[in-house]
Amino acid sequence: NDPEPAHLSFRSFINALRDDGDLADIEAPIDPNLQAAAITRLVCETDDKAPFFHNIIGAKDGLWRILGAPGGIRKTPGHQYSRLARHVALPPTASLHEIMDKMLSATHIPPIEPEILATGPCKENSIEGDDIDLWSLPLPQIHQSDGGKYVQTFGVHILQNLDGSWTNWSISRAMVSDKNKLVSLAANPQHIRLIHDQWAKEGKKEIPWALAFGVPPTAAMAASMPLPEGVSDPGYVGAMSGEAMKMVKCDTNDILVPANSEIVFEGTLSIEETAKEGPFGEMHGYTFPGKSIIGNVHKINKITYRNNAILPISSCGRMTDETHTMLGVLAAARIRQVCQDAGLPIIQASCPWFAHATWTVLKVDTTKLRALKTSGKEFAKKVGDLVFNVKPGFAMHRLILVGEDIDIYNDKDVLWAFTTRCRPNLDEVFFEEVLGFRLIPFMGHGNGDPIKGGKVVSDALLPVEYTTGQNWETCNFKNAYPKSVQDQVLKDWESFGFAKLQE
Ligand SMILES: CC1=C(C(=O)O)[C@@H]2CC(C)(C)c3c(C)c(C)cc4c3N2[C@@]12C(=O)NC(=O)N=C2N4C[C@H](O)[C@H](O)[C@H](O)COP(=O)(O)O
Ligand SMILES: [K+]
Repeated sequence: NDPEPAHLSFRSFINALRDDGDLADIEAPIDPNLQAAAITRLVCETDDKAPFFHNIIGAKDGLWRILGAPGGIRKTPGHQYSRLARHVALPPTASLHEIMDKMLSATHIPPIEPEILATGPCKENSIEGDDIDLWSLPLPQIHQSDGGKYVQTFGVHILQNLDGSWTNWSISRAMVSDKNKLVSLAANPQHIRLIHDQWAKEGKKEIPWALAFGVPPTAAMAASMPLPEGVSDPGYVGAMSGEAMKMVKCDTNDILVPANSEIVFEGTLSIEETAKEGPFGEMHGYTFPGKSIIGNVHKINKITYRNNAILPISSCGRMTDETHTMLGVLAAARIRQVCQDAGLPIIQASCPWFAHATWTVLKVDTTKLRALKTSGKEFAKKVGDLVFNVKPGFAMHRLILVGEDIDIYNDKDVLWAFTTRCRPNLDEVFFEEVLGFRLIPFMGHGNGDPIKGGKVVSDALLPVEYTTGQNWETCNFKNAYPKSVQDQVLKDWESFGFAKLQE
């Protein structure tokens, strides 16, 4: 057991899940080839407990046990987001808005730089140089049609810009391409791509790199969030959690990794060496078998790891997994921040699971909106021009604007507003000149340019919300009857034979 709390230690996090009744300890022997990921996939599709595989077939010398669905959601009412809440030291009853607020909380405060320790648990064991043979490890096969063994679906890539003034953490998939090599996907505008190109421009051949698995959960959340360029994740997380991240230096380069990481791959990201990457079962729920692209090669010079190390995996695909609950939610959080920093009257943002992180719903403060004396067309264009031209917006292809009466974390509310208040075309502003996200099938496998356009701001605010405010009465139980009638109905409800109402 680690001394650190759950948000600062992966092992404490797992113990916290067990205490929450949100962990399935599986002692039966489980095959890393498909079986572990298939169990994890069904967990994601049924919102069940995080699976912790203690007995992975082929594991040896402490490599490895596997934890699935680290960022999944639960069906337990009032605790749906407790696994995410545990990542950021919030109570298990925290709402998505509170979790997003916490992740944004260090936006305008100074970083707390990491503390560098001489050693740490991640240094308990090591494999070096020619002894590294990834093929001998119990590599997970996440989906049957993946182009390779995606050992990397929840580790954190760590890279620095040229002068070391910026340390970037990010999650990007990577599959094994050789006994000591991985190949990853990180396309424009991701920071791995940006840093790679910076070093390439200076004529460098390789970039010091580390990939840390089983890092402090708050670090995994920051790695999944599009922080502004130049904002170092370690310092941001330090400011967020109010204390310096405990780091250790890699043995074979100067990259710092969290001291209690479960497993660390130390090495270099090649500037020139590329390899076939993919296909992979991706965040939108599709695999296109046989369709690989070109990825960057990472060479591993040393592996260090804890006793009885644990490999986290994300078995991503159709809702709901970490590519929706973290990638989507945290991009939406940053979109809200960007809008607020630009002075737009946006008070909340959400990323509904059914939209597979391609939609962001923005709740507007319509009192402030009316003070702008603007029109829907003009406001929608303003929001789109901002969001679709900043990095947090790159994966989103529809923004929906709604008023205060909509609970944007409730799918029925979102769809009711969208289907009844947004007139197709007239109330929508389309963007065909902005960066598009190739991974969405209607882009990469669609009719138009795979990386340009295809975006829209759908204004689901009625014109009256821009001028004098809501002029309708919502026709539902809570709004179409006097309080006295509602109270009488609720008082009699179960005695009339109806089922107990959920709160
Ligand atoms: C799009 C991605 C994936 C996919 O769909 O296959 C793949 C799946 C996995 C590994 C499960 C996955 C998980 C579990 C999480 C939580 C996030 C991602 C991914 N993978 C991808 C990837 O392979 N390539 C990519 O460019 N971005 C990915 N992100 C999103 C990034 O982490 C996010 O955009 C960060 O903001 C990036 O950091 P900065 O550059 O902003 O500093
Ligand atoms: K990041």
